[in-house]
Amino acid sequence: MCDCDYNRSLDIATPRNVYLSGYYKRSFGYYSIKHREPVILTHLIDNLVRSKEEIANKLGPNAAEELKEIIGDISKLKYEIQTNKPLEKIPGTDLEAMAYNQCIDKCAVDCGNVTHFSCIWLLAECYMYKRIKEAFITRPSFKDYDYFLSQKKEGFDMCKPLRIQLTKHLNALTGDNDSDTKGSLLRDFTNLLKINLWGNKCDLSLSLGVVESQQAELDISIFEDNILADDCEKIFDVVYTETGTQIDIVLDNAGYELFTDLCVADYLISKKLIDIVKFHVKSYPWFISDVTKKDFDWMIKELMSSSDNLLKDLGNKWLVYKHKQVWKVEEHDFWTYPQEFVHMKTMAPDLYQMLSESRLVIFKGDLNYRKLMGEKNWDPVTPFEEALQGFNPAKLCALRTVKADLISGLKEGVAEQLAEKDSKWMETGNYGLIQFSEKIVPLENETKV
Ligand SMILES: O=P(O)(O)OC[C@H]1O[C@](O)(CO)[C@@H](O)[C@@H]1O
Repeated sequence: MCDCDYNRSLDIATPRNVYLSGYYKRSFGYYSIKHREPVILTHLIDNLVRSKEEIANKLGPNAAEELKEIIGDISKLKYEIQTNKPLEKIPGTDLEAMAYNQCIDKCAVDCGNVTHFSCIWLLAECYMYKRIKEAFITRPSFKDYDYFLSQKKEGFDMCKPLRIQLTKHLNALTGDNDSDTKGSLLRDFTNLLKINLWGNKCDLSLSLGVVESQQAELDISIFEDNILADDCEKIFDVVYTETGTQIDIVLDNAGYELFTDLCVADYLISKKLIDIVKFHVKSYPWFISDVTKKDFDWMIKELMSSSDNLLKDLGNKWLVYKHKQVWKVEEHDFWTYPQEFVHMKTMAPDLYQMLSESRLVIFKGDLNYRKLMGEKNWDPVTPFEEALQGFNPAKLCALRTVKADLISGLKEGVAEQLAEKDSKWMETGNYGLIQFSEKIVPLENETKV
C-alpha cells in the first residue's frame, strides 16, 4: 500500500515500511526527482543539440526534423516533472506499455492522482527513462539510436588503466589451476567479488551522465570496513559445492562495472567451477549506463582491437566464450518494467522459469536491489530474505553499493551509527552489500505474495 496522499507532501524522511516516494521531502527520491532528473534530461538535450550535425549526417534526411520533435518531447517531459504533472499513460498495447499503465493505475488506486512527486519513486524514475525511449523509438530514423552511447564509451575509455591492472590480476589467478585448493579458490573468488562490488560505484545516473575519473580501486582492502554485509563465503559454497551448470548475472552498468562482471565470469569458467554464465541485459538504453546487448558486444570488440596485448588477448578469449555459448547474453523486457521483482513470476513467468534453472542468480547494483527489496523503506535490521517478500526463483545474491535510502540485513545499530556520521550515508555509494538468500522451498499451503 503506497502511503502517499496527492494533496500533501511531508517534510520528513520516508517512514518505515512504506514505499519510497518523492512525496517525502527529505527522501533521496524527492531530491532525485527535483534535482537529478531535470539535470539528466538537460544534459541529454544538450548532447543532442551538440551532435545534431553528426546525427543528421549519420541518420539520413529526416533525422534533423525528427530530432527537433524528440527534443520537444524531452523538454515537455522535463516540464511535467518540474511541475509535478500526472503521469501520462504510455500509448500502445504492447506488454511494456501495459506494465507501465498497470503500475500507474495501481498507484492511482493506492494514492489518488499519480504525479511524479506523489507516486512510488521506482515508477517515477523508470517512467522517465521509458518516456525518453518512447521519444526516440517513435521516430523512424532513431529507433535503434543509443542516446547514452557517448557517455558509456567515454566511461569505458577512462578506465583503461584499471582494466589493465585487473587483467594482470585475473591472469595471475587463472594462469595455473594445479595448485588450487578450496582455500585459495575461496580467497581469490572473494577478492574478485569485492572488486566487482566496488565496480558498481561507477554509474552515470549518479553522476547525472557526467563521466568522472574512475574512483574504483583495485586495492579494495581499504574499503573492507565499508562492506556492511558480507556473504562471500555462502556464495562461494554454492559455486564450489553445488550442482547446476549455469549461473546468471543480472547486469547493471556498462564500462568498468561490466568489465569486472566479465572478470568474475571468466574466473568461474577458467576454474571449471561453472559451465555456463548467462548475462541479463536491458533491451534499450536505460538509466544512462545500463548494459544493452550492443554494449556487451562492443566491449569485447574494443578489447580485441586494444593497443594493449593483455586486453587484446582477453577480448579474444571472451569472444570464444560467446561463440561457444559458454557465455550467453539474454534480453527480457521485464528488466525495464517499473514493477518490483516480487511481481516477476506473474508478469514474466518465462524469465522467472529461466532464473529458477540457475545455480545462483547474481543481481548487480542499486536499482536491482531496490526492485528486490520491493522499493520499501524496511527497518535496516529486517533480514534480507524477509525483504525479498517471497521472490526467490533460485539461490540469489545482491552486490550493491548503497545509493538509495533503503536497506535490509544490517546488524543492530549499524544504520544509526552511520547516520550519526553522515545523514546522507545511503546516497553516496561509499558503502557496499554482498547479501545472499537460499532458495526457500515454500510449504505446500503457503500463499505466494
Ligand atoms: O547503477 P545502479 O547501481 O543501479 O544505480 C543507479 C541508481 O541508483 C540511484 O541513484 C539510487 O537508486 C538511482 O537514482 C539510480 O538510477
